[in-house]
Amino acid sequence: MPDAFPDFTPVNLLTGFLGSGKTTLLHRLLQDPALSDTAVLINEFGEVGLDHHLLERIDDTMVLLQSGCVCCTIRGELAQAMRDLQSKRERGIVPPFRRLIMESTGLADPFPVLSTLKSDPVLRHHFKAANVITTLDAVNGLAQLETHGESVRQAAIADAIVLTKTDLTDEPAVARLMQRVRRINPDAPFVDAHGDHFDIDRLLSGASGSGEGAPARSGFYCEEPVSVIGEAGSAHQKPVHSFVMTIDARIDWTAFGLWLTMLLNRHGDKVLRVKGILNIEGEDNPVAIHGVQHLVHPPVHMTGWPSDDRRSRIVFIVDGLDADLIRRSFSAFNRLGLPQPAANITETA
Ligand SMILES: Nc1nc2c(ncn2[C@@H]2O[C@H](COP(=O)(O)OP(=O)(O)OP(=O)(O)O)[C@@H](O)[C@H]2O)c(=O)[nH]1
Repeated sequence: MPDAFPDFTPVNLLTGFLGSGKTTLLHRLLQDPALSDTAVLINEFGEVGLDHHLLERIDDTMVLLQSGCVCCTIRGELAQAMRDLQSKRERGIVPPFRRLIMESTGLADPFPVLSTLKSDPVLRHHFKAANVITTLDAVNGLAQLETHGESVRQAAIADAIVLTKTDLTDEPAVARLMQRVRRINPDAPFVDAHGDHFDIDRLLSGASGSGEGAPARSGFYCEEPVSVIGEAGSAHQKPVHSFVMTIDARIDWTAFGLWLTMLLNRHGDKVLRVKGILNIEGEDNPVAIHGVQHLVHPPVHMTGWPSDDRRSRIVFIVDGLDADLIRRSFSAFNRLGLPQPAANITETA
């Protein structure tokens, strides 16, 4: 017989900087039969949310919050989404769930999210903060910690730090990253996403950090980022914004791949994140693309279109880079004899 449902549903916050592997980790966690009754709440920065499509699991216990970041602009919306989920669960409209995993945007400050959970008069009777899991990109993580205060706070609050992309770099680089993190978070265990001892239960339940059954450290002691506010990177003030490029006609993969690689080679320091689903010439199903700064990840063939919308949609999150530059560079490919269809660009807040 399955265990009884807990009185307080544990909420794991899954955080980590842009492109550090949150959705990839979430996907992996959701494959585990032990997490089959897990509700998921995803918050994305920018108008067009893609993560729920990229996860390829859509059901009533998966909620997508868009436009803004969970830590500030949509805090009310977050509380409302959780109350809705709770109310639907009580009325039997969504399947009972034993755990909630909340994936925040890569730009979220995790502290206010946790305090929302504790202070909301309804939520605090039904949910409790469990481990905060932070993904840290072994390729880009060190630079992100130096330049982005959000990244520092995400590492500081972690109960467990999952080192991602260790397969793309060497041991000394990973060791340097871990050493840097120890200055802001002295005791959160590191978990190598590619290591042999990847224990999902330990990751989520806090058995590794605070002891079995003990409340997660982050939920109780770190409501305000006081201790990390003076860290390098917190003074970072450049305008980070996102825009969406939409392309109606089908895309030539070779030309597109070349364009994206060249773009990230040239401007990767300012392109914090690019991700999209593409309608490629000669392919029935969409292809997902991911770039993080100078790094272009291999494209992924999805198993189907998430909706009737067959347009290619590419979300850019940039730091001080003009959307017009992307538009010009894209159309310049036409002039080079590498035909690309016309692209519309919608800027978001
Ligand atoms: N080689 C390698 N690639 C990884 C690893 N983890 C994630 N990736 C790739 O990195 C890219 C970004 O991963 P996501 O899981 O979408 O990252 P994210 O943190 O959810 O991104 P945002 O939500 O946009 O902030 C994808 O192409 C992943 O396949 C890893 O451990 N190794």
